[in-house]
Amino acid sequence: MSEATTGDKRVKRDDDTAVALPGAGAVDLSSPVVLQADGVEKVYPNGTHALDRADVAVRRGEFVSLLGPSGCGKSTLLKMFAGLEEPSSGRIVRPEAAAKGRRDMAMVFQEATLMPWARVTENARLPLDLAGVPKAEGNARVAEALQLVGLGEFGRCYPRELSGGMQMRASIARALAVKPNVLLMDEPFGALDEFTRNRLDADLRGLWEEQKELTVVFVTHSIYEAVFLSSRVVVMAARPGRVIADVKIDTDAPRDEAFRVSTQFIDYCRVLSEHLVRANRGERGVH
Ligand SMILES: Nc1ncnc2c1ncn2[C@@H]1O[C@H](COP(=O)(O)OP(=O)(O)OP(=O)(O)O)[C@@H](O)[C@H]1O
Repeated sequence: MSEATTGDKRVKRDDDTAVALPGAGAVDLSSPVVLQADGVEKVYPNGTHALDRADVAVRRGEFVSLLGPSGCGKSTLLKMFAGLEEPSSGRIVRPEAAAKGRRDMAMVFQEATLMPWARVTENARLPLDLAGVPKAEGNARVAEALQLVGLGEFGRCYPRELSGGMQMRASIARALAVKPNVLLMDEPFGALDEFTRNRLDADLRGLWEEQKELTVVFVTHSIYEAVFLSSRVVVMAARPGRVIADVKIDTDAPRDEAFRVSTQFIDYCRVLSEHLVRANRGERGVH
């Protein structure tokens, strides 16, 4: 058994699936951990201290946002979860992936990154073709994923024929077609106008609610977006990048337009905002 110190809290840890988190009481402890950053530090070769001893655990079926200002290490942490970056010290654990011998993860970036010369269906089928999924099965999966993101009628279009929001939907369909257990999203709607972004947030939340076991880790700068989407928000601060708070968005309220203007929504925004302000003043967050 080891012991971790997080702020003024001490959290006992007795196996790989236990969590050491600021505010660990906010986590639904009944689901297994699918991703865990355990004392993870990242110093890039140029000396930038991107992340300082981060302890973050994500459980199956959670929608967790990584929220914080530019440069606080959100993308770095997400990339380490994806296996695209290695920690300088500490470790990333993916207990389910380790048990199955494969990582059922997909990543969505800020840019839709579609091949301009290929139709939407061909774009969405690419990872399946690369994985050797038989054509008929691949086509069926792509059709289902396009339906899920509301692009059922647009499979034959080229990316240039789609709006920015529709391109992002196509990018999400490409990720969903691989049937990931874990969806990693790096500010996917950051480049979109506010109306489109709100609509895609609502659709993404609906999609996550339908896919009972889907785990989402979502990077954002936006307090509003984090509160609207998430079951839990990991708040981060910069210089060096670090986790300062972990806040469960504990409400049964439907995530709809009424929620966006509810007292509960505004209260959660205030809580997150206070954590960020305190961190900027150099104080520790309250978990
Ligand atoms: N490959 C790299 N080499 C050197 N420094 C890097 C590299 N990638 C990121 N950084 C630096 O690490 C710090 C954290 O970057 P990261 O992109 O993880 O932050 P972020 O919170 O996602 O920021 P943003 O919201 O602006 O994308 C920043 O200071 C950034 O300049």
